[in-house]
Amino acid sequence: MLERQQLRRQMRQLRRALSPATRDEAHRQFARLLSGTHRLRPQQRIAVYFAYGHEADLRYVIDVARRRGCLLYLPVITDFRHSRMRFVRYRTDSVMRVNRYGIAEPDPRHAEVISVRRLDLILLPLVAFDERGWRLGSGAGFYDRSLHHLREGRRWRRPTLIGVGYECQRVARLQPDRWDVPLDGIVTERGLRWFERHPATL
Ligand SMILES: Nc1nc2c(c(=O)[nH]1)N(C=O)[C@@H](CNc1ccc(C(=O)N[C@@H](CCC(=O)O)C(=O)O)cc1)CN2
Ligand SMILES: Nc1ncnc2c1ncn2[C@@H]1O[C@H](COP(=O)(O)OP(=O)(O)OP(=O)(O)O)[C@@H](O)[C@H]1O
Repeated sequence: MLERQQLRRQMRQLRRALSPATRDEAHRQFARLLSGTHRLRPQQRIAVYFAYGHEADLRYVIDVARRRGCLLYLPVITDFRHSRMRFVRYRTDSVMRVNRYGIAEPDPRHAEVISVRRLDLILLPLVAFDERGWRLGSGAGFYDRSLHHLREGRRWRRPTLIGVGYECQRVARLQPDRWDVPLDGIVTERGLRWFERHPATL
């Protein structure tokens, strides 16, 4: 646990050290790489996020997804104390509010709240990731909690989970916790890499 905290701090530091130009080029690269997967098709339901701090930024991905007619969703904190979030439809004219981290989110009282299983693709921010598709996130467990139920029962078909981060956030091996949900893929400025969904990990 302490190790995870330390690693999180270290990886955030590495991320912060990237130059604005490197960062921007990486953000454009995410859009190019994801465009090439045929995942950004009309009517696909895709959960994105608004970059917080120095998180890998999806602005160009959001631009492409919009142009292609994808339906976009953003995470919205619904219960801060218990680290609960839901995914809410996001349009250019959405009524927005700001959560306690200062991240803009669509107001769930004015927009469609969708269940995780109806999403086709979720793009998740990474603090660190390993060769097998395990991830370290913000540390509050919001994504883990909202995706945990996918591990119950048979393998899920939807949604596909793709982590987004910079190459410098790669580590050799993360020790997954009981509640961690393995990623289907990871996109960095170097490329998009897919993982097998290994039965033993589900
Ligand atoms: N862009 C984005 N939106 C998101 C998430 C996310 O990880 N990224 N979330 C998914 O979880 C939820 C917000 N979760 C968060 C959980 C913890 C911290 C946090 O601990 N921040 C610290 C330190 C940050 C730092 O070191 O830079 C802080 O604000 O003090 C922030 C957001 C919902 N929206
Ligand atoms: N499904 C769950 N059930 C119970 N507790 C959970 C669950 N998921 C996460 N947690 C709790 O949340 C805390 C943070 O989890 P973890 O360190 O895996 O977060 P993370 O993956 O970095 O964050 P996130 O999922 O928000 O990106 C853990 O200490 C754990 O107590």
